[in-house]
Amino acid sequence: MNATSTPADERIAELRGEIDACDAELIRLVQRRLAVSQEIGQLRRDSGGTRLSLAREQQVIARFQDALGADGAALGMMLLRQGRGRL
Ligand SMILES: O=C(O)C(=O)C[C@]1(C(=O)O)C=C[C@@H](O)C=C1
Repeated sequence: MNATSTPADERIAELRGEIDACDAELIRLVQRRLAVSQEIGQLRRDSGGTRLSLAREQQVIARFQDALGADGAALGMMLLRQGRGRL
């Protein structure tokens, strides 16, 4: 601790490091999810299927909603939109 920083300042800096690590991991996972989603979409279209799987989308949104509530459902919808584009 230097002369001007308090124990709270030190702890906040430490916790921000944890948040930065969480964010980096989330970004990596979102990028991975996007790549996987796009590959599934390409495979489905190439084999004559539909662009979307609405039943599957409902499962994904329900999982986020159950774990994280309304904001989770919104997050799930953003992730879906990232992979398949806007409806
Ligand atoms: O699981 C699929 O079939 C996908 O195409 C992936 C995914 C997703 O990103 O989770 C994307 C679009 C579909 O409408 C449903 C789900």
